[in-house]
Amino acid sequence: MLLDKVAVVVQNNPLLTPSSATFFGGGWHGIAGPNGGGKSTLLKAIAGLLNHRGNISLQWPKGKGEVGYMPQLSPFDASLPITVSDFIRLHSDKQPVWQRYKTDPKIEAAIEKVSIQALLKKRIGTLSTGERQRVLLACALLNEPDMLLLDEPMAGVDKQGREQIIQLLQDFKNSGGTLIMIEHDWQIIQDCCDSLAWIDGGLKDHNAPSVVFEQLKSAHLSAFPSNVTELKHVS
Ligand SMILES: Nc1ncnc2c1ncn2[C@@H]1O[C@H](COP(=O)(O)OP(=O)(O)OP(=O)(O)O)[C@@H](O)[C@H]1O
Repeated sequence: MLLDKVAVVVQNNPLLTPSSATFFGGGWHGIAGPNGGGKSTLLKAIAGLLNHRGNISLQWPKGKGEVGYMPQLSPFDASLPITVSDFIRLHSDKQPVWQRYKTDPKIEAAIEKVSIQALLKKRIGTLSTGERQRVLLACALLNEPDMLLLDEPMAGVDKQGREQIIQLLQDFKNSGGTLIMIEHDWQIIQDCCDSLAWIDGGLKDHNAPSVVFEQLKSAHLSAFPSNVTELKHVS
């Protein structure tokens, strides 16, 4: 994926200054930066949910060009009369929600991948944070995407849940998928990501995570995590 001077302006407000970068296919790419820096804005622009200036081009040597998007976690109204099963089917453009008596192998596969079989009859608004994250991830996986755009997929998820999601995303990568993931946890970035884009009003750095880390450290940026003293080399 090539970003060529991609910028987002909303009502004359520059949310993202012109940013250019290349994200190679089959890679796991992290996006990090301070709160309000424009990370979600960039991801939404890539997903086609926000108008942008400049060009975003995607090349798909093998796949169908499907993109799955997992938005940032937001609470659902507890009184919403929608079950997890309905919610997932609403996200499938292949099958109308009223056809619930028919099984769709793609929906079944996504549900199984994130292990939410036990949640299907629960109301979406009653789920815990970690459960909601897994449901949103199932929706992103529905159309068997070649690329996943993930806005903090591990936020609010406990250690065991994180390990499950990381394994799932690792499997997605191993099968040839490309990941673009907003993440605040340096340990996860260090362990998982091939590259890291640092967004602070625009793209300020795009490099191996350890290189970005060292540059941030030497620049004494306020967003630098004081509890982290070193990054091991990414294998
Ligand atoms: N539709 C919009 N209209 C106006 N301003 C917006 C809009 N969407 C986002 N913003 C503003 O743009 C800035 C960047 O927001 P964005 O959500 O992209 O940041 P972020 O880096 O993802 O932050 P966080 O880490 O807190 O999630 C923020 O100041 C936000 O208030």
